Amino acid sequence: MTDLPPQHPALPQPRIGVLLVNLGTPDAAEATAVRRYLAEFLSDPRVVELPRLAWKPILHGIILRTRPARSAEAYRQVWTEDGSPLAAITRAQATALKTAFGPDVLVDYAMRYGRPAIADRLEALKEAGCARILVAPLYPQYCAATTATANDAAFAALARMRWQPALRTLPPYYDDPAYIDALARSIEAALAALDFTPDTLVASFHGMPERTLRLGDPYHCHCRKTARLLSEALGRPLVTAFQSRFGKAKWLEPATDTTLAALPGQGVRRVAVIAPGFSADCVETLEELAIRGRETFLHAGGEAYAVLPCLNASPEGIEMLARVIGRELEGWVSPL
Ligand SMILES: C=CC1=C(C)c2cc3[nH]c(cc4nc(cc5[nH]c(cc1n2)c(C)c5CCC(=O)O)C(CCC(=O)O)=C4C)c(C)c3C=C
Ligand SMILES: [Fe+2]
Ligand SMILES: [Fe+2]
Repeated sequence: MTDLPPQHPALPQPRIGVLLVNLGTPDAAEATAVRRYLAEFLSDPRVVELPRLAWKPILHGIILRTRPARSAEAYRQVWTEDGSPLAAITRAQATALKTAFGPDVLVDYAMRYGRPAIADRLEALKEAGCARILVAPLYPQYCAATTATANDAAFAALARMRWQPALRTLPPYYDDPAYIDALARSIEAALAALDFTPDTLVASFHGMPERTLRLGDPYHCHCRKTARLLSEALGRPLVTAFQSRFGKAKWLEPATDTTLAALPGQGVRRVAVIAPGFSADCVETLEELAIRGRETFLHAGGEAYAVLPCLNASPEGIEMLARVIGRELEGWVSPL
């Protein structure tokens, strides 16, 4: 006699899943939703690497009391009919990739903070029969505060499963010719559509505390290499800067806002800004760069200013994602 149940559960037909992951965004452009989102985001020890005992009182006593209202105002200025731009664009990327990969590959998306949660979508892919899943954090440049924490969340979800799918993660693609080429083509097309000729092109990447560079995070080097390769592909110089400073510590320099304020004094009157580190337009590009950056530049004496779109779900962007993701599926499906 055996204790086994008389019948094992039916084995599903194994399938392949791709889970696109981006940072996350509030559910609504109002202070309560923004507070919920920021509380989750800024409690992540991968993002704020201070001892919890020191950080918790600052986060709960100061930041979550003051920042949500200010950030909600920024989100209100960029909110769309489909909700937050980051969520809408990530959804559109997943839809476009479904077409690119065909019926053998299920494509879904999740957010590291907020919804749809990584654990929920991994569970859904597993339920749909995916025995092999590629988790694809959509950050071209590796950073512990973005790539690693997205992967951590996926690994933690698998740690709770009795029957795990096999998991792969997308490596950073900051120097991949497919990425550099897609950026160059998209930027050239956007420049040609402008009603002015910029004197200078500014490449703005999201900033990080400078300390993380000394601790060995490759993020700064990845951003610099992307900028160098992109400058070579475009055949013109780029001014590289880092935006979105947060907190009191020293961040990577030069800062985008001080760079934009200084350029007119150096004789630069017409500027175009690109944000190659963002795979989707979001509050950081649409509000911080396109609204506040414009004010800073024009106030300092600049005459013409434009922020070019991120790769988003453009044909160049989707073709690039299909290539870098498709390559990681090799051995699971025949190369595309
Ligand atoms: C692309 C890479 C990103 C890195 C690196 C990064 C690091 C980082 N960010 C903060 C604090 C904030 N970031 C915020 C928004 C935000 N950040 C990224 C990307 C990176 N962040 C994106 C794509 C977005 C946009 C989200 C959206 O909903 O559109 C915010 C929220 C907005 C605000 O209140 O200003 C904060 C806060 C830290 C502290 C950090 C590294 C330590
Ligand atoms: Fe950020
Ligand atoms: Fe910002």
